[in-house]
Amino acid sequence: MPKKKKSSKHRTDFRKNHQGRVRGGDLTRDFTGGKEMADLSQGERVSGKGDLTRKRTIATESHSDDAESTAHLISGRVISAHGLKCKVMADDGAMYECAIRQVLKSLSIDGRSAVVAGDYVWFRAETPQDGMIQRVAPRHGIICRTSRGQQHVIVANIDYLLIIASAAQPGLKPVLIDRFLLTAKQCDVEPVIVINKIDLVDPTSLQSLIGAYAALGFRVLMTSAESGVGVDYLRELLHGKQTALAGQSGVGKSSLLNVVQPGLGLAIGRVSTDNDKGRHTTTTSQLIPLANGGAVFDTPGIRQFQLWDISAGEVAGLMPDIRPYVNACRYPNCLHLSEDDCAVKDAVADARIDARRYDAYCHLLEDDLLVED
Ligand SMILES: Nc1nc2c(ncn2[C@@H]2O[C@H](COP(=O)(O)OP(=O)(O)OP(=O)(O)O)[C@@H](O)[C@H]2O)c(=O)[nH]1
Ligand SMILES: [Zn+2]
Repeated sequence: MPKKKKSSKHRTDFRKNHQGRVRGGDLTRDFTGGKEMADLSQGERVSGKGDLTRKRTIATESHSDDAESTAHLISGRVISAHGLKCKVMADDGAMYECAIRQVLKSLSIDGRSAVVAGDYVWFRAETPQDGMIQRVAPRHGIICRTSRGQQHVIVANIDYLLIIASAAQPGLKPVLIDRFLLTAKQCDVEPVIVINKIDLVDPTSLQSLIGAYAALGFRVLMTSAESGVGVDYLRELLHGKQTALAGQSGVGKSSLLNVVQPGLGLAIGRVSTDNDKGRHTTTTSQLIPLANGGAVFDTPGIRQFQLWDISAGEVAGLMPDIRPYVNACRYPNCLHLSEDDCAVKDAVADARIDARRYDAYCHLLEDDLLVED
């Protein structure tokens, strides 16, 4: 039996970590007037052209100062941020190269996270193509990783992490799905698993794997960009949501988006027949506004997510089926691999934990986390 008290401590720890992360990236003050940005925003959901469904500052008489300070600014969304330069898509779809106002820069940790992809910003246009970012709106749904001890927000304001895998060419690799699931859990963003290229296999061969994920409460879709299976459902799911795409090269991310939104015309790569790998056809970040509302973020930083901010000791706690057992192990720092009196291994032995999931757990640890540098 899990000991409830300890597991709630784990939850607290997780929340603490998560909040630290949010705080670290949340530079959301109004640097024009010194007030919290959130106070200045008269929240209104707008669905404009290029529908990025977002909050926007509305000028009102009672907020005349605010109206004055934002009236001359353009609102938009950051598509990519490289150093201190950002590519921003204004609400009308126009693209700008923007620099970041000095006071925003000085608040970031060595200039890295003042403005990130996905941020809603207000900027001053200096030429028809260039601007200066003045404000950043409060963030939610942050996907981040840590590299050499530094936290790095990859994209902000995300509702779903869409984890795309392919049934064949390249073959299905559950360990990659598991890795993204942990990331989603840790970042507190809802994952959706998509298994594409279903036309290349007998779908019944995937039933037990899909059943195992579905039993854990994950949403799993089978799709084919080729035959159109599952595409209507996917389109409906993405409607009105902010989605980040994840998945290795060649699984069909661009192909799927092209059928979700006909006319998009994203470049499609070929999967090399030698090694069954894609070729990273998409190499720059893109924000794809969806015709019926919502948007998809396709950024190489997430697609090729290799480094992640998860230590070996945290993995079991992030896997919902393994988590209930971890506190019953004899050693508090048990990794559930070769230790004695391990409640996780006991649960695997009598099938309370699915053996394939335990296998996935071992792979995650051994392939990624316990590798010596
Ligand atoms: N049979 C089949 N082939 C597909 C399907 N979806 C994509 N493909 C093919 O898979 C190859 C790679 O597709 P892409 O859409 O470029 O894959 P991607 O995931 O965007 O790749 P990167 O941009 O490299 O990350 C192309 O040859 C597509 O035609 C599908 O559902 N079924
Ligand atoms: Zn154990």
